[in-house]
Amino acid sequence: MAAVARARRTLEPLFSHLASFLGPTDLHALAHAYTTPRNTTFRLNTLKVDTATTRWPVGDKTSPRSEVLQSVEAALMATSRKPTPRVLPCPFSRNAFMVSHPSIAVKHLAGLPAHKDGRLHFQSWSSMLAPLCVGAQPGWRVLDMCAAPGGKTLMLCEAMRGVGSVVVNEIDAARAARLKRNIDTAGLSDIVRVNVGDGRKLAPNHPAVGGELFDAILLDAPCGGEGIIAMSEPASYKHWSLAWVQKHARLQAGLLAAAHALLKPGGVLTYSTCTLSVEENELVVDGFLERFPDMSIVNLALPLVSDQEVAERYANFTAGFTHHHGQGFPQEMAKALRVFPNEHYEGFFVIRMQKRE
Ligand SMILES: C[S@@+](CC[C@H](N)C(=O)[O-])C[C@H]1O[C@@H](n2cnc3c(N)ncnc32)[C@H](O)[C@@H]1O
Repeated sequence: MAAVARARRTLEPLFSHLASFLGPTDLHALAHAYTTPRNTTFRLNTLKVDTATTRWPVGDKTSPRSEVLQSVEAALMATSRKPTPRVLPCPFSRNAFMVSHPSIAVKHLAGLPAHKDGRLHFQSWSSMLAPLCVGAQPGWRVLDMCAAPGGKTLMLCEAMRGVGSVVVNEIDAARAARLKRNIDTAGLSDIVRVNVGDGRKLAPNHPAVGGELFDAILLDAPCGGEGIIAMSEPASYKHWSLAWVQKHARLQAGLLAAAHALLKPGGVLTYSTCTLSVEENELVVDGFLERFPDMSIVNLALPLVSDQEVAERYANFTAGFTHHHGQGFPQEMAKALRVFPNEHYEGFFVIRMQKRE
């Protein structure tokens, strides 16, 4: 409780800002999320592990999927924690999992052979949502516009079954070098081309694009990061201010405009952030749709709620807002997904749009 109160005091300007659309209960839950460690989550690389045949719980002891999960379970057993932490399934992907106890960090499992050889990737569940929502298909030409360190790029390539072409872009040279290493390690350098530069400068005639437009673009935008604040890491919140939010909103608008010019007619553009402010989410999208009337909001490619049992696991998922501060947005904005941060999820926003044929 003291930690929650301290978070509210330290982040008072942020909480006042968010109070324009979050009620007292949500604000309290948010402060709690900022002070609570998140469980370690991971996913299997479907290009390296055949996950098609087995279902949870791990019944078939001989499947490659079971082999990786059993190696995780053995490592958890070796931590001697009581009760022994377990591997839990993810409600929206059968290839994603969570360790049941938050005291188990990535460092406890990073030595696993399956991690070293790229069969298993540690990644937050929220971050997995965006590439799944793109709906990339084998043979597509895809752009990942702000890509480092590349967790989402790898998932796009997996969705494409390694067939097609992917251009990834990143402005920060050091982060781009890490992105390139991750692509090389995953054995995907044949289909992925890395460009280092400002995404706003990408245009159809840019050498990295070569005049060929894209079937799908993922803009996982630089943002204010309100969904990934951790009080234990002051770097995650020390820059926050209203000016910081507005600066990101301008950058996001510029990136979206560049993405529009790079998209084929009929192509899909997925926009995501790990922040909560409407200014960087619905408002940016609303401004984009007004500027480019040939774009419309479409369903996310990931069917998230298939039955009641699953629906109950998504208490922290809501639809995009259709109005804010008296301003109405298109009704289709409700097709966006907002993820509220908690001990399992980072805060996240994702929406998918399509260009008219
Ligand atoms: C949210 S992170 C991307 C995370 C990445 N999609 C992943 O899943 O690993 C946003 C990235 O955008 C980069 N960035 C910031 N401004 C940019 C710009 N103008 N053009 C391209 N990339 C930019 C940042 O350096 C950062 O790596």
